[in-house]
Amino acid sequence: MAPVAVFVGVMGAGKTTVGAAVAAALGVPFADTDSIIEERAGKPIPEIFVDDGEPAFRAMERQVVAESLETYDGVLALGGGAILDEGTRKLLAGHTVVFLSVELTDAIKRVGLGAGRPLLAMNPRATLKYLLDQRRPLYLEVATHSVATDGRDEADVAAEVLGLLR
Ligand SMILES: Nc1ncnc2c1ncn2[C@@H]1O[C@H](COP(=O)(O)OP(=O)(O)OP(=O)(O)O)[C@@H](O)[C@H]1O
Ligand SMILES: O=C(O)C1=C[C@@H](O)[C@@H](O)[C@H](O)C1
Ligand SMILES: [Mg+2]
Repeated sequence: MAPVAVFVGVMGAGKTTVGAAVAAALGVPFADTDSIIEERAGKPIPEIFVDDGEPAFRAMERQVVAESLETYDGVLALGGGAILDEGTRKLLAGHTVVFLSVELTDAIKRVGLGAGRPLLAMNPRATLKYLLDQRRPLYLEVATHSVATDGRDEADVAAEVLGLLR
């Protein structure tokens, strides 16, 4: 068993909205590793970052990704920073991984002031620029498909992904 598709990309790329739309069109379930981690930890992600720290969060994330890749056959969205962890990147080998890319202008519009996104708590614009530059090569490393989302609506992006998966 393996996910039909795994979505990666920075915060605001559309992993949750496009992933859910693709799952609905395919008639399969959708899951988001961020939500699984929150359920398991019994608290929201910003609280995990504050209480336990980012390294503990990344380890939990790696564990949830490993289990989901083995047991889940719907569409799976990963957290925006999951690909920072080398172990998580290795787990993705052999899976269908869709990188939704977005550049700074559109990413900022979508995440606004970064509510609920602990890494954007201070100076969202500069932080997001840093994250995009740091992560672009890592998303490309794990991706089997890349879809640019700038200036496009969610339905349009979902339609392109469905075409790639066919
Ligand atoms: N192609 C798009 N065009 C315009 N708005 C979009 C597009 N994709 C997503 N959005 C909007 O941007 C916001 C963020 O999208 P979404 O939550 O799906 O991103 P994400 O990649 O899951 O982010 P995170 O990593 O923070 O969970 C939502 O309000 C969503 O409606
Ligand atoms: O980009 C990131 O590093 C993160 C993105 C979110 O999906 C969450 O996984 C968390 O807020 C960290
Ligand atoms: Mg999301």
